[in-house]
Amino acid sequence: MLEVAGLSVTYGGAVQALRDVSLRVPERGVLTVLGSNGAGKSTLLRAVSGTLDRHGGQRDAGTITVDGTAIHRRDAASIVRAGVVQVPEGRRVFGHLTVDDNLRAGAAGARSRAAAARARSRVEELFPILVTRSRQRAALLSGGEQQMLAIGRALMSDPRLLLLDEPSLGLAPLMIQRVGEIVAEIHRHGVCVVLVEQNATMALALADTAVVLDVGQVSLAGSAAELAASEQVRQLYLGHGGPATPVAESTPTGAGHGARPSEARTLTRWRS
Ligand SMILES: Nc1ncnc2c1ncn2[C@@H]1O[C@H](COP(=O)(O)OP(=O)(O)OP(=O)(O)O)[C@@H](O)[C@H]1O
Repeated sequence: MLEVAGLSVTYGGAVQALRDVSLRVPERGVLTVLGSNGAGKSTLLRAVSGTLDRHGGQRDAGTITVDGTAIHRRDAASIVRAGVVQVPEGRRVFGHLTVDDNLRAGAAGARSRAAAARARSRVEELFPILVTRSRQRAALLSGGEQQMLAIGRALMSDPRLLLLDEPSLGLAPLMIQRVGEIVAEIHRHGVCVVLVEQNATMALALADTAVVLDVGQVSLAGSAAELAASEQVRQLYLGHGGPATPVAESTPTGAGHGARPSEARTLTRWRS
């Protein structure tokens, strides 16, 4: 569904944030992107959503296609119309607007009125709290509720591919679990997801495939189970070494993959 090939990005013509990055997300797939601070995860999402220029970044090389159609020369609004929507890091909602107005703003990118109406009822089903709080100013919501609103607003344009940048950042454990359930639910509705997450346990449990970015380059890529079993990922992102444990058991949804050490053999190592 999404294919990124040979993508290189710089900021201000000087800072090389991505170098020759290639990856793909199949139809109905969930891809998790791991990497330490400054590895280029947000830059990757910005490049796909066409928002690099807002941050002083530019694509120097590479292509980005969605269902075979090149989107890398399109502007952000046209990429939303192509069905690709990003929820940026830091749950940026319009604080001075009501919850309802925030959701209406998200519907601006919908392909038709019927699609917007369908999306609205799906968002209300997924986030009943947003119905209860519909007339409240967004700034008055809790952090977790604001994250729900940010995701709900993105879903209002009925996307086919959702780009989520650290949705669990700064949230309490119960809310992180809820975010995981919501991502799984969105996926069940047939939406492709690219998930950037510090919470690697949750992110790998939700994903089909995963990549690790290391100083702007893909250092590891494979199935989520393969990465969960890899020693490098376990030490750097899962916080422990030793024998692998099935990631799926730790998820609220059970929508994950058991990680068996033998599966690590097929892991694609792009760089040593
Ligand atoms: N607007 C910007 N202007 C200049 N340099 C930037 C800008 N945004 C990011 N960078 C640089 O690009 C590189 C990749 O940053 P990016 O934010 O994509 O990484 P990240 O993996 O998302 O990190 P984090 O987890 O800290 O958000 C870093 O060296 C960063 O300092």
